[in-house]
Amino acid sequence: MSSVLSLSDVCWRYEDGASWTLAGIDLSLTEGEVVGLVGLSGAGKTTLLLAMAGLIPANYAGQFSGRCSVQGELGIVFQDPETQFIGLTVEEEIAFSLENRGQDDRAIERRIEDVLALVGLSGFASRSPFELSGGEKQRVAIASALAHAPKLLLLDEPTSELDPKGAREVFSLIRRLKEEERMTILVASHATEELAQFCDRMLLIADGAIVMDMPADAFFSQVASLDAHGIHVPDMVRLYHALCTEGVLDEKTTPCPRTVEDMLTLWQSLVRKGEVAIP
Ligand SMILES: Nc1ncnc2c1ncn2[C@@H]1O[C@H](COP(=O)(O)OP(=O)(O)OP(=O)(O)O)[C@@H](O)[C@H]1O
Repeated sequence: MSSVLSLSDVCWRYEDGASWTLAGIDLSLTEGEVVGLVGLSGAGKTTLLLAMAGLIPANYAGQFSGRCSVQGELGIVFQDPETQFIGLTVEEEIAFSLENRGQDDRAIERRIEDVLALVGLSGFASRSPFELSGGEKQRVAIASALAHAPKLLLLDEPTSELDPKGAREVFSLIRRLKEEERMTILVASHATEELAQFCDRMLLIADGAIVMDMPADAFFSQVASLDAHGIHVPDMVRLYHALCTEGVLDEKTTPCPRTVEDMLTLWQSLVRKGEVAIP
C-alpha cells in the first residue's frame, strides 16, 4: 500500500506563541487506512490537520520547519460546517469546488447526485444548507469535500457540535466511506467510544508531539497510558481489561471486543463453551 501523506519533523509556532504548537511531527498515512487522532484540548489536533492540508504557511521563517508532502488531493471538514458554507443551496455548495476546477455542467450535476447519494442525502440538492439539522449540515460539508474525489479526507472533530442522533449519522457515514469506498480518512475527535469501533490505527498527540501511534487494538490495550493522558477509555475496553485482570478472560486468546454487540457475542460463546456460568 502506498503512502498518501507524509510529514517529516514538522514544527510550527503561532506568531504570538511562546512554544512550538507542533513539535517535530513524523507521520505517514497509508492508502485505505482509517486513523483516529486524539489528544486533550489544545494538544494541537486542529493545527496538525491544518499543516496536513497546507493551510499553515510553510514559508514563514522561524514559525515553520520540516517537510509535508501529500500524494494527490485532500479534502478537509471542520468542526462547524456552517463556517465552510458559501452556497445558498446544497447543490451550489457542492458545485462550488467542482466549478473551480473547470468541469462542465453535466459532469458537475452527475457528481452532485453521486456524492449526495454517498452521504445519504439524495433529494437534498435544492435545500438551503443553513436550514438542515446538524448531522445533515455536517454530511453536506463532507459531500463537498468528497466532490473532487480526494485521496485523503481529514475530519476535524466532525461530531463535537452535534446531538447524539447527528453524531450517529456522521459516524455511520465514516464507516460507510471506509467499508464501501475504501477511503483514507483521518478523524480528530474526543469520541473514543466511536473511534474504537472503526479505526484501524490510533494517534495520540500531547503538547504538539505524537506520543502514541499504533494499531487501534494495541492502542486501546494501553489503558494506563490513556488514563495518564486523560483520554477516555471506551467502556467495553475497560470492562474487557477488568475481566482479564479478574482472570475471567485471557488476553492471549481473546481479542478485545470494541462494541457492545461484540462483547455480547463473546459472552454468549463463553457461556456456550461453559467457560462462564450465568448464576
Ligand atoms: N490562531 C492561533 N493563534 C495562536 N495560537 C493558536 C491559534 N490557534 C491555536 N492556537 C494554540 O495552539 C494550541 C493548539 O491548538 P489546537 O486548536 O490545534 O488544539 P486542539 O487539540 O485542536 O484543541 P481542541 O480539542 O480544543 O480543538 C493551543 O494552545 C491554542 O491556544
